[in-house]
Amino acid sequence: MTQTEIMCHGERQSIESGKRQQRPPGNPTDPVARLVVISGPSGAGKSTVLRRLLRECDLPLAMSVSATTRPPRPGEVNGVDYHFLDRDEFRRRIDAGDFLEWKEVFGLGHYYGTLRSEVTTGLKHGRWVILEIDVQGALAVFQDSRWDPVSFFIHPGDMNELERRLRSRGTEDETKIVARLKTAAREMKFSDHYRHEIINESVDHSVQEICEILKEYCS
Ligand SMILES: Nc1ncnc2c1ncn2[C@@H]1O[C@H](COP(=O)(O)OP(=O)(O)OP(=O)(O)O)[C@@H](O)[C@H]1O
Ligand SMILES: Nc1nc2c(ncn2[C@@H]2O[C@H](COP(=O)(O)O)[C@@H](O)[C@H]2O)c(=O)[nH]1
Repeated sequence: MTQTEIMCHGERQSIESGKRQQRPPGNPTDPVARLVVISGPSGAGKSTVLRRLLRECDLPLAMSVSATTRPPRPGEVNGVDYHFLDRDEFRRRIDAGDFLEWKEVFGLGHYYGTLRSEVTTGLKHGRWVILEIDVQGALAVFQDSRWDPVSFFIHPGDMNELERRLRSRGTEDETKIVARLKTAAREMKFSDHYRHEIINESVDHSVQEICEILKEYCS
Protein backbone atom coordinates (compact mmCIF):
# COMPACT_ATOMS: atom_id res chain seq x y z
CA MET A 1 0.00 0.00 0.00
CA THR A 2 1.36 3.41 -0.92
CA GLN A 3 2.40 5.50 2.05
CA THR A 4 2.66 9.25 2.09
CA GLU A 5 4.66 11.09 4.69
CA ILE A 6 3.61 14.44 6.01
CA MET A 7 5.02 16.62 8.71
CA CYS A 8 3.04 17.00 11.94
CA HIS A 9 4.30 18.27 15.26
CA GLY A 10 7.79 18.36 13.82
CA GLU A 11 7.98 14.63 13.23
CA ARG A 12 7.34 12.44 10.23
CA GLN A 13 4.20 10.33 10.22
CA SER A 14 2.65 8.12 7.59
CA ILE A 15 -0.88 7.89 6.34
CA GLU A 16 -2.33 5.09 4.26
CA SER A 17 -3.37 5.77 0.73
CA GLY A 18 -7.12 5.88 0.46
CA LYS A 19 -7.36 8.51 3.18
CA ARG A 20 -7.73 12.20 2.35
CA GLN A 21 -4.24 12.79 1.06
CA GLN A 22 -3.57 10.37 -1.75
CA ARG A 23 -0.96 12.16 -3.78
CA PRO A 24 2.46 13.15 -2.52
CA PRO A 25 2.75 16.83 -1.64
CA GLY A 26 3.78 19.02 -4.54
CA ASN A 27 7.29 20.14 -3.80
CA PRO A 28 9.59 17.42 -5.06
CA THR A 29 12.47 18.68 -2.92
CA ASP A 30 10.56 18.27 0.33
CA PRO A 31 8.11 15.39 0.51
CA VAL A 32 7.01 16.14 4.07
CA ALA A 33 5.40 19.55 3.76
CA ARG A 34 2.54 20.98 1.79
CA LEU A 35 0.53 24.03 0.89
CA VAL A 36 -2.65 25.25 2.53
CA VAL A 37 -4.78 27.61 0.44
CA ILE A 38 -7.33 29.85 2.16
CA SER A 39 -9.76 32.00 0.19
CA GLY A 40 -13.06 33.71 0.77
CA PRO A 41 -14.61 37.10 0.18
CA SER A 42 -12.85 40.20 1.44
CA GLY A 43 -14.15 40.78 4.96
CA ALA A 44 -15.10 37.16 5.64
CA GLY A 45 -12.49 37.07 8.40
CA LYS A 46 -9.59 35.15 6.81
CA SER A 47 -6.79 37.24 8.33
CA THR A 48 -8.47 37.31 11.74
CA VAL A 49 -8.85 33.52 11.77
CA LEU A 50 -5.34 32.91 10.42
CA ARG A 51 -3.66 35.16 12.99
CA ARG A 52 -5.29 33.08 15.73
CA LEU A 53 -4.63 29.77 13.92
CA LEU A 54 -0.90 30.50 13.82
CA ARG A 55 -0.86 31.22 17.55
CA GLU A 56 -3.17 28.46 18.73
CA CYS A 57 -2.84 25.45 16.42
CA ASP A 58 0.05 23.21 17.43
CA LEU A 59 1.16 22.35 13.90
CA PRO A 60 4.24 23.73 12.14
CA LEU A 61 2.44 26.42 10.13
CA ALA A 62 3.90 29.41 8.29
CA MET A 63 2.17 32.26 6.46
CA SER A 64 3.36 33.14 3.00
CA VAL A 65 3.67 36.94 3.03
CA SER A 66 2.22 38.13 -0.28
CA ALA A 67 3.42 41.05 -2.36
CA THR A 68 0.99 43.81 -3.27
CA THR A 69 0.89 47.17 -4.99
CA ARG A 70 -1.90 48.44 -2.75
CA PRO A 71 -0.78 51.02 -0.20
CA PRO A 72 -0.27 49.90 3.40
CA ARG A 73 -3.10 50.51 5.85
CA PRO A 74 -2.29 52.25 9.11
CA GLY A 75 -0.43 49.78 11.31
CA GLU A 76 0.53 47.41 8.48
CA VAL A 77 4.21 46.55 8.42
CA ASN A 78 6.24 45.93 5.25
CA GLY A 79 7.48 42.33 5.16
CA VAL A 80 5.02 41.25 7.86
CA ASP A 81 1.54 42.00 6.50
CA TYR A 82 2.67 42.26 2.88
CA HIS A 83 5.73 43.03 0.84
CA PHE A 84 4.57 46.44 -0.39
CA LEU A 85 5.94 47.03 -3.89
CA ASP A 86 5.37 49.80 -6.39
CA ARG A 87 3.98 48.81 -9.78
CA ASP A 88 7.37 48.92 -11.55
CA GLU A 89 8.94 46.64 -8.97
CA PHE A 90 5.94 44.27 -9.08
CA ARG A 91 6.24 44.10 -12.88
CA ARG A 92 9.98 43.50 -12.62
CA ARG A 93 9.33 40.61 -10.23
CA ILE A 94 6.71 39.18 -12.64
CA ASP A 95 9.23 39.31 -15.48
CA ALA A 96 11.88 37.71 -13.27
CA GLY A 97 9.50 34.77 -12.65
CA ASP A 98 9.45 35.44 -8.90
CA PHE A 99 5.73 34.76 -8.47
CA LEU A 100 4.07 31.40 -8.02
CA GLU A 101 0.84 33.20 -8.93
CA TRP A 102 -0.27 36.82 -9.16
CA LYS A 103 -3.58 38.56 -9.92
CA GLU A 104 -5.21 41.92 -10.10
CA VAL A 105 -7.79 41.54 -7.33
CA PHE A 106 -11.01 43.64 -7.21
CA GLY A 107 -10.41 45.28 -10.64
CA LEU A 108 -9.13 48.53 -9.12
CA GLY A 109 -5.60 48.29 -10.48
CA HIS A 110 -3.88 46.75 -7.47
CA TYR A 111 -1.87 43.57 -7.88
CA TYR A 112 -1.33 40.79 -5.36
CA GLY A 113 1.00 37.83 -5.71
CA THR A 114 2.59 34.87 -3.96
CA LEU A 115 6.37 34.96 -4.05
CA ARG A 116 7.99 31.61 -4.78
CA SER A 117 10.66 32.40 -2.19
CA GLU A 118 8.01 32.57 0.58
CA VAL A 119 6.77 29.12 -0.31
CA THR A 120 10.11 27.39 -0.78
CA THR A 121 11.53 28.81 2.46
CA GLY A 122 8.57 27.54 4.48
CA LEU A 123 8.53 24.14 2.80
CA LYS A 124 12.28 23.76 3.26
CA HIS A 125 11.76 24.18 6.98
CA GLY A 126 9.11 21.44 6.99
CA ARG A 127 6.24 23.85 7.52
CA TRP A 128 2.75 23.84 6.10
CA VAL A 129 2.79 27.07 4.13
CA ILE A 130 -0.48 29.00 4.15
CA LEU A 131 -1.47 31.08 1.13
CA GLU A 132 -4.27 33.56 1.84
CA ILE A 133 -5.17 34.35 -1.75
CA ASP A 134 -8.18 35.24 -3.87
CA VAL A 135 -10.21 32.70 -5.85
CA GLN A 136 -8.49 33.40 -9.19
CA GLY A 137 -5.08 32.86 -7.61
CA ALA A 138 -6.30 29.71 -5.86
CA LEU A 139 -7.66 28.25 -9.11
CA ALA A 140 -4.25 28.82 -10.72
CA VAL A 141 -2.58 26.92 -7.86
CA PHE A 142 -5.15 24.09 -8.08
CA GLN A 143 -4.45 23.72 -11.79
CA ASP A 144 -0.73 23.33 -11.25
CA SER A 145 -0.26 19.61 -10.69
CA ARG A 146 2.94 20.18 -8.68
CA TRP A 147 0.80 21.35 -5.77
CA ASP A 148 -1.86 19.39 -3.97
CA PRO A 149 -3.01 21.97 -1.45
CA VAL A 150 -5.37 21.48 1.45
CA SER A 151 -7.86 24.21 0.62
CA PHE A 152 -10.42 26.10 2.68
CA PHE A 153 -13.13 28.52 1.59
CA ILE A 154 -14.13 30.87 4.40
CA HIS A 155 -17.76 32.04 4.33
CA PRO A 156 -18.91 35.11 6.21
CA GLY A 157 -22.39 33.69 6.94
CA ASP A 158 -24.35 35.87 4.53
CA MET A 159 -23.77 38.93 2.34
CA ASN A 160 -25.32 41.33 4.88
CA GLU A 161 -22.91 40.14 7.52
CA LEU A 162 -20.04 40.43 5.03
CA GLU A 163 -20.95 44.05 4.30
CA ARG A 164 -21.27 44.78 8.01
CA ARG A 165 -17.78 43.36 8.66
CA LEU A 166 -16.21 45.23 5.75
CA ARG A 167 -17.75 48.52 6.84
CA SER A 168 -16.94 48.02 10.51
CA ARG A 169 -13.29 47.31 9.66
CA GLY A 170 -13.20 50.88 8.33
CA THR A 171 -10.26 50.38 5.99
CA GLU A 172 -11.94 50.98 2.61
CA ASP A 173 -13.82 53.90 1.13
CA GLU A 174 -17.23 53.44 -0.51
CA THR A 175 -15.84 52.73 -4.02
CA LYS A 176 -13.59 50.00 -2.66
CA ILE A 177 -16.32 48.48 -0.52
CA VAL A 178 -18.60 48.25 -3.55
CA ALA A 179 -15.83 46.65 -5.64
CA ARG A 180 -15.09 44.13 -2.85
CA LEU A 181 -18.78 43.21 -2.47
CA LYS A 182 -19.10 42.71 -6.23
CA THR A 183 -16.04 40.46 -6.24
CA ALA A 184 -17.42 38.62 -3.19
CA ALA A 185 -20.64 37.70 -5.00
CA ARG A 186 -18.55 36.21 -7.84
CA GLU A 187 -16.15 34.40 -5.51
CA MET A 188 -18.91 32.67 -3.52
CA LYS A 189 -19.79 30.69 -6.66
CA PHE A 190 -16.40 28.97 -6.53
CA SER A 191 -16.61 27.66 -2.97
CA ASP A 192 -17.12 24.08 -4.16
CA HIS A 193 -13.68 24.10 -5.79
CA TYR A 194 -12.20 23.93 -2.28
CA ARG A 195 -11.81 20.78 -0.18
CA HIS A 196 -13.29 22.38 2.93
CA GLU A 197 -15.79 25.15 3.60
CA ILE A 198 -15.82 27.00 6.90
CA ILE A 199 -18.71 29.19 7.99
CA ASN A 200 -16.92 31.83 10.03
CA GLU A 201 -19.69 32.74 12.45
CA SER A 202 -17.35 32.41 15.41
CA VAL A 203 -13.60 32.97 15.16
CA ASP A 204 -13.03 30.48 18.01
CA HIS A 205 -14.92 27.73 16.18
CA SER A 206 -13.30 28.46 12.82
CA VAL A 207 -9.79 28.29 14.30
CA GLN A 208 -10.60 25.03 16.06
CA GLU A 209 -12.24 23.51 12.97
CA ILE A 210 -9.37 24.38 10.63
CA CYS A 211 -6.77 23.09 13.08
CA GLU A 212 -8.68 19.83 13.56
CA ILE A 213 -9.08 19.32 9.82
CA LEU A 214 -5.37 19.92 9.23
CA LYS A 215 -4.57 17.37 11.92
CA GLU A 216 -6.69 14.79 10.12
CA TYR A 217 -4.13 14.96 7.33
CA CYS A 218 -1.56 13.89 9.90
CA SER A 219 -3.30 10.86 11.35
N1 LIG B 1 -16.49 35.45 13.06
C1 LIG B 1 -16.49 36.80 13.05
N2 LIG B 1 -17.55 37.46 13.62
C2 LIG B 1 -17.61 38.82 13.61
N3 LIG B 1 -16.64 39.61 13.07
C3 LIG B 1 -15.59 39.01 12.50
C4 LIG B 1 -15.46 37.59 12.46
N4 LIG B 1 -14.30 37.26 11.83
C5 LIG B 1 -13.73 38.45 11.49
N5 LIG B 1 -14.49 39.49 11.89
C6 LIG B 1 -14.25 40.93 11.68
O1 LIG B 1 -14.53 41.20 10.29
C7 LIG B 1 -13.63 42.17 9.78
C8 LIG B 1 -12.94 41.59 8.54
O2 LIG B 1 -12.04 40.57 8.97
P1 LIG B 1 -10.66 40.29 8.22
O3 LIG B 1 -9.92 41.57 8.01
O4 LIG B 1 -9.98 39.21 8.96
O5 LIG B 1 -11.22 39.77 6.82
P2 LIG B 1 -10.44 39.20 5.55
O6 LIG B 1 -11.26 38.07 5.03
O7 LIG B 1 -9.02 38.89 5.91
O8 LIG B 1 -10.49 40.42 4.56
P3 LIG B 1 -9.51 40.80 3.34
O9 LIG B 1 -9.66 39.72 2.34
O10 LIG B 1 -10.03 42.10 2.86
O11 LIG B 1 -8.11 40.90 3.87
C9 LIG B 1 -12.66 42.54 10.90
O12 LIG B 1 -13.10 43.73 11.49
C10 LIG B 1 -12.79 41.35 11.87
O13 LIG B 1 -12.55 41.74 13.19
N1 LIG C 1 -4.15 36.01 -5.91
C1 LIG C 1 -3.71 36.54 -4.76
N2 LIG C 1 -4.59 37.15 -3.93
C2 LIG C 1 -4.13 37.65 -2.78
C3 LIG C 1 -2.78 37.57 -2.41
N3 LIG C 1 -2.63 38.17 -1.20
C4 LIG C 1 -3.84 38.60 -0.82
N4 LIG C 1 -4.75 38.29 -1.77
C5 LIG C 1 -6.17 38.54 -1.74
O1 LIG C 1 -6.39 39.92 -1.81
C6 LIG C 1 -7.52 40.24 -1.05
C7 LIG C 1 -7.43 41.63 -0.47
O2 LIG C 1 -6.59 41.77 0.58
P1 LIG C 1 -6.49 43.15 1.38
O3 LIG C 1 -5.30 42.91 2.28
O4 LIG C 1 -6.26 44.25 0.37
O5 LIG C 1 -7.78 43.34 2.13
C8 LIG C 1 -7.69 39.17 -0.01
O6 LIG C 1 -9.04 38.77 -0.03
C9 LIG C 1 -6.79 38.06 -0.44
O7 LIG C 1 -7.50 36.90 -0.65
C10 LIG C 1 -1.89 36.91 -3.30
O8 LIG C 1 -0.69 36.78 -3.06
N5 LIG C 1 -2.40 36.43 -4.45
